[in-house]
Amino acid sequence: MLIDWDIRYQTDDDILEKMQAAADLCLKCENVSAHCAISVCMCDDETIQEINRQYRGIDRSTDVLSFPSVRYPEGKTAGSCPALLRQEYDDEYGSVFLGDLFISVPHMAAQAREYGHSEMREAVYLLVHGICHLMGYDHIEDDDKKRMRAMEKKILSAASVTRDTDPEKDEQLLETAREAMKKSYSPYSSYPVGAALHSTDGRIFTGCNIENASFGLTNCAERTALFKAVSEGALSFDTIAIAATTKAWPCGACRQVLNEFAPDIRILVTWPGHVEEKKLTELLPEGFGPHSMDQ
Ligand SMILES: O=c1ccn([C@H]2C[C@H](O)[C@@H](CO)O2)c(=O)[nH]1
Ligand SMILES: [Zn+2]
Repeated sequence: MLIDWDIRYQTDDDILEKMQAAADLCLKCENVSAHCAISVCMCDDETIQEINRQYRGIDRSTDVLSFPSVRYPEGKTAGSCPALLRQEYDDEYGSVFLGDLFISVPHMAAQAREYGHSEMREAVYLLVHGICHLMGYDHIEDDDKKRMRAMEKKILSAASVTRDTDPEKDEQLLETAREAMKKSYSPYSSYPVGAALHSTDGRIFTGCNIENASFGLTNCAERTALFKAVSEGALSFDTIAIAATTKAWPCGACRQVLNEFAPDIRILVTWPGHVEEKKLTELLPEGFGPHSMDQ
């Protein structure tokens, strides 16, 4: 997504960077392949109030205002209108202009404080909300609202801003994985691995690699943890920590099995003196999953 920024109020570069990434994910999640552009004005409360008054007749400040420039047919959104988007393609711009957004930075910061989360998370949420409007979503009728919320959630989780990560909790999970590594049954490889899987209901499931004299029957630490979890009724996960003696990102089989239940999962790996983090979406791009056979 091409963003034409108008920064009228000082905004951190890392916030803007994360917003750009979230904007790209909006198109991806909506399945829009056309090159699209929007303009985003980061402004103060007075400016957004003036725009709200001028264009909507509402004389008060707000967090985000969206002005779509594409007219979608009733009940349709950008992803289901590829032909319409092609018609809207602007040769000069080299993209389809979806519309304008205004975000009040002080309003965003105040809301972040009120909700007790980061400005980054609030800024990304407001942008995603605004872009959803520019893609044809609305929240007036209950059904529309449900669809809009579901799309927002999908985008926010792809951008991994569903929750702020907590370094202390991560360290606890890593330590649990290191402990689990001690249970490893690996007489053939002598390569112990431990895993600790955090489910969204707050439970932690551990696993280790379990080898066999018939080598091919080995089960990795990650799948041990995951199968234990699923068999205990946990079906949704946000983080897995993996401990080994060298850097060990999950093998291909484990990536695929994790993708079934937690395509957005964060993966932390640790080996003596080190910790690294990646998303499963980085390790298994374009993965085949439970929804791949829809349509
Ligand atoms: O991510 C990995 C990579 C390997 N192993 C195990 C399988 C086998 O027991 C040993 C050597 O491959 O390590 C895991 O548990 N997880
Ligand atoms: Zn594996």
